[in-house]
Amino acid sequence: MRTIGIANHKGGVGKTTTAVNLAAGLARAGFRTLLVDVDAQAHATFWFAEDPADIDFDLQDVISNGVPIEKAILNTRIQGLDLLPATLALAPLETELVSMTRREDRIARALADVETSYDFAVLDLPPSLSLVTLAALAAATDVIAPVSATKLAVGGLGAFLSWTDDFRGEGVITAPLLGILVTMVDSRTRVSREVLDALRDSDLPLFEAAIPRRVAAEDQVGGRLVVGDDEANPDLAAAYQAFVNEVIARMGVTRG
Ligand SMILES: Nc1ncnc2c1ncn2[C@@H]1O[C@H](COP(=O)(O)OP(=O)(O)OP(=O)(O)O)[C@@H](O)[C@H]1O
Repeated sequence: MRTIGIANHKGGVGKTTTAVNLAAGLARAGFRTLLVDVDAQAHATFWFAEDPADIDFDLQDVISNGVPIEKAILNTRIQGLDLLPATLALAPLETELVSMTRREDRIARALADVETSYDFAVLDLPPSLSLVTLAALAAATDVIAPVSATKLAVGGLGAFLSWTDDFRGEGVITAPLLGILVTMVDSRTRVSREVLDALRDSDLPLFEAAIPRRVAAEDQVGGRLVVGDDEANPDLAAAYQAFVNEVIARMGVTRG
């Protein structure tokens, strides 16, 4: 199983939208995929759960309460895509991790129990440089950082990359940065064009695909998926599909 962490400590840059679309795109390409909601805001979970109040177990139950991971995993409406959900009760996980031994390994150890059941796990991370984020990145084999096409978001990207590099130096994170995905690009605005040009001129491993800003995507939590089933937003769907194809190519995996 390859485990992709979708991470950036900046909030609202499109982590969840990217995680959900990547996971759905990988499943639609024939890969058995597990979407893991590591964010206590539970937005990725809301995308799929009919009624999140009905969720019995979440990631915290698996890590802190000894619930077997298989009991917490839910099927989704997309064939080949399962979900390890978050609920709002996930929030205390951060403080619980503090007192746990081998805390950085906790998410990796939980996922190890299902590593033969899936080709990919896609982890939607919280917008923080926290122990939960670190444990999720320690579980990852690859990291993708979405960044929205704004000067503030790009300015914060360096801090996130150097934070992960520090933990790579200590051997806690082993996953390389697979790529950076620029999201919410509005090519009519100068700032979007300048940000995109500057990133493309840099040494950063940018994905060629860039995700356009679309009003229809602005309230997608719990809404329709973009990859494969959003006829109202064909360019958004095409951009996410191009991104999924690039991820598959960069990882050198064959379609399931
Ligand atoms: N391409 C897009 N165009 C316009 N709005 C978008 C686009 N992608 C995501 N959004 C919206 O922007 C908001 C933030 O997106 P998302 O939740 O994916 O970001 P996030 O980085 O996961 O946020 P958080 O840091 O809160 O976890 C959401 O309301 C989402 O619907």
